[in-house]
Amino acid sequence: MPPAYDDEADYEYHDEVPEFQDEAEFDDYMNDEEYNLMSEMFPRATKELTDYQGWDNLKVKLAIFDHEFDYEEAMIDLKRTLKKKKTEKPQPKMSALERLARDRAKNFKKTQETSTDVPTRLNKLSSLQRQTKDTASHASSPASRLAHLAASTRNKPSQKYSGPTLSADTEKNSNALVEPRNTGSSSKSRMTLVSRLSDLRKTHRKDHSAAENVSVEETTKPEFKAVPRLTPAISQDLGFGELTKNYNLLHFSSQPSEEVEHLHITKIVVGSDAGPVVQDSRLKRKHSEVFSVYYPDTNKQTAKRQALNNFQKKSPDDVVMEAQKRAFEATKGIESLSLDKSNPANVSKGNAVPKNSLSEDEEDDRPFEAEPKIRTYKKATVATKPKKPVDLQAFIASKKPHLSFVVIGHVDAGKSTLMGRLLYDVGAVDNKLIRKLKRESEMIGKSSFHLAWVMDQTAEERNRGVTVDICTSDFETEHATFTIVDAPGHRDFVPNAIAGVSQVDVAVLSIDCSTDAFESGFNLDGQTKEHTLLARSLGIRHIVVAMNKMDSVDWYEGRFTDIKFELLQFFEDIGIKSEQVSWVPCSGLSGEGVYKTKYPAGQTWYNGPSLVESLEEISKVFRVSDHHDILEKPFLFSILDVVPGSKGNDAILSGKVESGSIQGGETITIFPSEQSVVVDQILTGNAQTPTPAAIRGDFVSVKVRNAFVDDIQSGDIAAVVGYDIGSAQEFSAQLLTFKLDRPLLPGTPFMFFRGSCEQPARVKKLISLVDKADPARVVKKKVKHLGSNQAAVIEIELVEKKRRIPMLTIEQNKHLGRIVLRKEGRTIAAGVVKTLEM
Ligand SMILES: Nc1nc2c(ncn2[C@@H]2O[C@H](COP(=O)(O)OP(=O)(O)OP(=O)(O)O)[C@@H](O)[C@H]2O)c(=O)[nH]1
Repeated sequence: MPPAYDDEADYEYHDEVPEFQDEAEFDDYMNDEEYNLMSEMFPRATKELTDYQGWDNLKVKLAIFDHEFDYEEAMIDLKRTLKKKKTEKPQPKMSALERLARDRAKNFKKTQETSTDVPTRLNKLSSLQRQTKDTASHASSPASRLAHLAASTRNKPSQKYSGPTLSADTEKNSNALVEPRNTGSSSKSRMTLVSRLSDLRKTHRKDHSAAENVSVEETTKPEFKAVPRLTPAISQDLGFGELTKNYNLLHFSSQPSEEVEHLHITKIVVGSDAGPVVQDSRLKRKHSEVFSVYYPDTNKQTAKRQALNNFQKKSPDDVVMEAQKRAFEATKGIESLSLDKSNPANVSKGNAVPKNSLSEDEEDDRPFEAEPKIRTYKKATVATKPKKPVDLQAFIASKKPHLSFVVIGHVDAGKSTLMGRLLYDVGAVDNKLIRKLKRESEMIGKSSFHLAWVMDQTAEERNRGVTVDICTSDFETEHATFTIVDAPGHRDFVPNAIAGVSQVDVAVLSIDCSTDAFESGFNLDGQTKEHTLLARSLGIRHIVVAMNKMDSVDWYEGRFTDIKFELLQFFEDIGIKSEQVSWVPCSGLSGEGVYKTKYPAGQTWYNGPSLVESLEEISKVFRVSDHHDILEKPFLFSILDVVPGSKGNDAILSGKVESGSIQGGETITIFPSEQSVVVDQILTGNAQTPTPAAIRGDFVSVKVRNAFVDDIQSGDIAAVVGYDIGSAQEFSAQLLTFKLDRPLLPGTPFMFFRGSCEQPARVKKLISLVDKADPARVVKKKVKHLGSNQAAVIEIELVEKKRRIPMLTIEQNKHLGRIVLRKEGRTIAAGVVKTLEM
C-alpha cells in the first residue's frame, strides 16, 4: 500500500528549502513566457498594494508565481498575510475661529492635568529611573552602545526568518529578504508548482552553498566583515571596478573552493576613514556564464594576462616605445647568447628531443620581460593517416557556408552593441542573459551598454566602456555559419585590432551616423580610416558598411548618402573597389536593419538586405572561390590560444585554419618550436562540439597529444607534415606608407606586426620605390628615405632575437604573408612579405 499523503511532512520539506535570495535571482529563474507574464502583472500588483505594508517585490512575484499567474487569487492570498497601512483620519473642516477655540480648550486641559500631577515618592523614583535609562542608552560608552545595538539587532530578524537571510540592513533592502511562504494548505496543482520551485531551490542551494553557510547570527552582527578573498582582481572580474583600500566588504559570500564560481556581494561600504557610506550593490556573476558567449582569442599564458592589466600599466604604445629603446640598447646581450644542443629531461621522457634548447644557466638579459624560451624539437617527417577518413567533398557539401568577419570602426561607433544585437536577434544569446546584463549595466549607470556587454565581458571593457581584447563568437543562421571577431576601436588597442583583422576575410565597418559623430571618427585622429586601411592591407576581401545609429537621425536619407559619398571617395583612394563594398543602414540599439527587425515606417528609401542577409550572401560567393584553397592547399593553422589538456602532454590549440584541411589522427608540426603532434580531436562552435574535420576558414580548437605547451604561443603556426615554416629575422617587404610625421630611413625603429605576433624591428635597407597601382614596376632605384603615401620595397630586420616568429611570404599564404608597421602609436605602413632570408 502506498504511504498516506503527509501534508505536514511536505510542508516541513518545503520550508527547509532555501529561498530565492533576491528578486534578480527569481527573475533569472523564470522562463521567457513567465517573465513576460510577470512583467504585465507585477506593476498592477504593486499599485494595488500601495495601502499595504510588509511586502517586497520578491514576495509579490512569488505569490503571483505560486498561483500560476492567477492574478486575483494571488492578490487575495497575499493581502490576507499583509497589514493595511494606518491612514490618518481626515480632519473635519472648521473655521479659523473654531480651530482657535478648540486649541485653547486643549491647552487649558493640559495645564490642568500637569498641575494636578503631584509627584509622589514612587512617581519621582520611576521618573528618575526612566531618565537614567534614557541617558544611559544615549550617552554610554561606544562599546556598550555597540553591545546594545548588537543585542537588539540579533533579537529582531533571527525570530522572523528561517531562510538564508543575508544582510543586516535588509529593512532598507526589501529585495534581500524572503519570508517563509505558506505552502501547506494549497491545492494539488499548486503543490506541483511549489515542488518545481523547491527543486529549483535545491539546485540553487548547491550553487549558493556559501550563502547558506552564512548564518543569521553571523550576518546580523553589526560588524564590517572584510573578506580576504575579494581581491581587486576578482572585483574587476565581477565588473565592479577597481577595489581600493577604501572599500570594505560587507556580507560577501563565496563558494569555499579556491576557484570562485559564484559570488554574492550585498553591500559595499565606501570610505572607511570618513565613516561609512553604504551603497546597496547586489551583483552576482557565474564565471561559467561570463564566458559562455565568446572566446577571448589570446594566448592565456601571456597576452590574456597582459590584456587584463592594460589599464594598470602604461598604454601599449608607451610600452612599445620603451621596448624599442631597450631592444636597441640590448643588442650586445642578444648576440652573446648560445644554444644548448639537447635537453636530457626530454630524452628521458621519450618525447621529442629539443634540438636547440637554451641552456638553463644562461643569463637572460632580454629586453622583454617574461618572454618564454622557445626550444626547438625534432619534427616528424612522415605523415599519419586520419583515424576515420572523411570524404572532403561530401563534408564540404554537408556544411553550410562559413564566414568569419571582424567588426571595425571608430571608438564608440556602436560595434559591440551592434554585435550584441546581432547575436541576440539570431538567437545566439537568450533573453535571460540580456536581462541580466541590463540589470548589471543599470546598476552602474550604463544601461545603454547592456547589448555591448554581450561582447565586452572583461571588467576593464565594462568600466571604461571600450573593447580591449579581441573576442570571437560563433553563430548560425538558416543559410550560413559565422564567426565574429570583435576588435577594439580605441587607438591604444590598434595592435589587438590588427590581430583581429588578420584572421578574417570580411570586415563590418561600423559608422556612427549620429550628428557630428561620423566626422570625428573619420577625420584626423579617428580610427575609421586607420581601421579601413588596416583591413585593406591585411587582405580583407569585402567590407560591409553598417551605417549605424541611424535611429539617432530619424533615418534621414540625406545623412546616409552624405556619409556614403565621403566614404566612397576614401575607399577609392586606398584601392577598395565599389563592388567590394555593401551598405546597410541600421541601428544596433533598436535592431532595425540588423536581422529581421523591420525598419520604421519613416524609412522608405532602403529595401536592400539587412546586415545578416548581406553576410549570408557574401558567404555563398566565398564558398565557391574557397573550394580550391580547401582541397589543393596544404594545411596551415594560425594558433591564437593554447591551453594544457586534461592529461599528460595533451594541449588544446585554438585558432583558424588558413588553408587546406585537417582530420583527427593526422600529424601536424608547430612552428617555430617544430614540435610534431598528433591531432586527437577537433572541436568547433561556442559549444565546442567534435567535428570530423576542419577546413579553410574554420575557427576550431584542436586537441593534440605529446605537446610541450610552454613552447607554443599565440602567433605560432601549425602545418601539415613536410611543410616547413622558417623564422626569418630578415626579409624583404613591399609596403605602402601611411601618413608619416617623419620619413623612414635605414635604421628607423618601429613595431612589427604579423597576425597576433608583434616585435621590435627596424628598416635595414630601402630598396626601391614602386608604382602603387602596379607594384611590379620600379619607379626609383636609389632611395634615401620614404615619405607619406609611397609604395616601396624595403628590407626589414627583427630586433628581438629570442622570440622567433614563423614567417610566410604572400605567395605562400594570402593572410599570413601580410604585415603592419607601427611607430609611436600610429600605423605607419602595411604590406606583404616578398622574400625571406633564412
Ligand atoms: N542611438 C544609438 N546609440 C547607440 C547605437 N549603438 C550603440 N549606441 C550607443 O553608443 C555607445 C557606444 O556603443 P558601443 O557598442 O560600446 O561602441 P563600440 O564601438 O563597441 O565602442 P569601443 O568598443 O570602445 O570601440 C553606447 O552608449 C551605446 O548605447 C545605436 O544604434 N543607436
